[in-house]
Amino acid sequence: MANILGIAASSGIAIAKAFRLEHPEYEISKRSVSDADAELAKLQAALETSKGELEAIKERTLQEMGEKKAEIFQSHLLILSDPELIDPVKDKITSEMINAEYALNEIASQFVAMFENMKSAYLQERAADMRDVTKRVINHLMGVNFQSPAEIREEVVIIAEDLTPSDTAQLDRNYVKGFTTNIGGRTSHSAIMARSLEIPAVVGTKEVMEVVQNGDVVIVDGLEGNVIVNPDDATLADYRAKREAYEAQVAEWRKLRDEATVSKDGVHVELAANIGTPNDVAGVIDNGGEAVGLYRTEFLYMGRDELPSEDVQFNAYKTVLERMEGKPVVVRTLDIGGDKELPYLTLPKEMNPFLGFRAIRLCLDRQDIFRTQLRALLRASVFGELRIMFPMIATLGEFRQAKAVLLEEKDKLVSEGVAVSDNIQLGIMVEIPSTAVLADQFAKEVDFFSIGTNDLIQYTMAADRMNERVSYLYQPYNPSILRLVKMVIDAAHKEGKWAGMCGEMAGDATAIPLLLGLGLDEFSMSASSILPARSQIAKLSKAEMQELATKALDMQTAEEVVELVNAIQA
Ligand SMILES: C=C(OP(=O)(O)O)C(=O)O
Ligand SMILES: [Mg+2]
Repeated sequence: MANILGIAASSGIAIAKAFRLEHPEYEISKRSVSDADAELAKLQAALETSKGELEAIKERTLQEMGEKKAEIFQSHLLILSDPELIDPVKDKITSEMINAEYALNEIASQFVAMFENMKSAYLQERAADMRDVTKRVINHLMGVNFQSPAEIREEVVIIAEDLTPSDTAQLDRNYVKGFTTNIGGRTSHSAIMARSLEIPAVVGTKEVMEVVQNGDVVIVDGLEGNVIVNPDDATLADYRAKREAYEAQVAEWRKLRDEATVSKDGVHVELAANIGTPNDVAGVIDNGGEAVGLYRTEFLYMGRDELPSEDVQFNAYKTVLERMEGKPVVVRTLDIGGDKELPYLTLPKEMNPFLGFRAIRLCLDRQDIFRTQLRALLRASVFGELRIMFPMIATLGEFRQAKAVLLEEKDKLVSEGVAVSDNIQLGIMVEIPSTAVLADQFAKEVDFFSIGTNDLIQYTMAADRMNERVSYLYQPYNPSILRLVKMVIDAAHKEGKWAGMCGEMAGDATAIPLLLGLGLDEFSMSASSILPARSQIAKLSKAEMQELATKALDMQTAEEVVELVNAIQA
């Protein structure tokens, strides 16, 4: 039995067999063969097996994720049947009397290089498809076992170095009971996705990939941040009991589903949810969310091989607004960059991607992309209570420019006779310190603020939110952060505007008493955190929390603040 410590990233307890998700690296060497026909037969068999697998993945993707995502696998199937690829491979095997995997790799590499040198992003993306699909065939030729997360068909806990947001998007919670990774932090996007899928997760363990083998029994304790490998019977029994107790607690919270969120002294605050796709709305309603406080639209741009069209976007936004039945929906415009890359948007590599060309900076430069999104949003606005929010605003100039583009698109639509709502609130994320500091000036021009603490903390403390080696500096309770939060809330209230928070801090049980005391109006969090937060707030008096917050602002360290909060919650 081994016990590995990590960062608790998504609540709950999972117990299942380990499944190592790895992308095998190997050398493909050239070998002479004496029987070319046998080599051709091997190639044919590997092609057929790969096609069978891709057909199955395509079918399942179609059922569960829709036509657009399934098209990716259709294009993979076309590559495998393309004589322009397969015929030269066969020729090479017979004319040079060499092994199939080497021949395939050589020819495919030529295509990859050719596609990569093309100007069009679409053709460059074909290079990635070609690489993916030939890797599958080569794996079969070399007898290497490899599965993509979408193919898992038994109950497992995934063990990985890291999971990209698109890996996470393929996880099926019927089979994937939990996951644990070597790297990442609580606010890395794989952790955020795990919470929206309600899959227990422990990240940043530094060593699960070194310790855990396929088939080991693994407990992922997403409550405490522990991973236990091959537990003895007593530990297994303990954790089964702990899982049951947690499930009973969840059942207790569920009774608050249709209640309003009111503090002990009668003050109402709004508990909203963060979502990544229209499918997440079911979880918001199921967990009694009063609004969507952050719709991260970048997931709409991922997992496909070109930009989503205006109509694809319109349908997604309309679906979310309709499913929320008139409750507010804050949609954030594209926040790509940092750890969220789009393979078809080929941008130069940067030394410091979190400080680079991303989010609103990219949108103001690539206005074609931005305007398409804004038009889709404006068209959808009549189907519910839409609020639009710009990410990563650093200056008033950026906000004004983005707002002007929005108003231009609105005017165009209106003159085309398209119905657009007249009361769309327009707000910004406050996630860059310069904006928090000038919040009094922004408050005169925006309708609302939503504080993005995931980034605000990393930029204030200069500590990368993805890097577990500096995670000790990632301090939501540091008085410096609390003071910035206070500045933003006070500035909003002075102008009669509302202030929310959509960073992970909003759903954190230690932060909630402080945020209530600081006067936060809206708390937006993973749907699974809403009911525990509602239960907690019902036990707190806002007046008392104001006193607590005032004391916390004068503390010197994050540890002192935590002690202060723990004392009242004990
Ligand atoms: C909510 C935020 O945005 P994201 O996590 O998507 O960067 C944030 O920065 O707090
Ligand atoms: Mg952010």
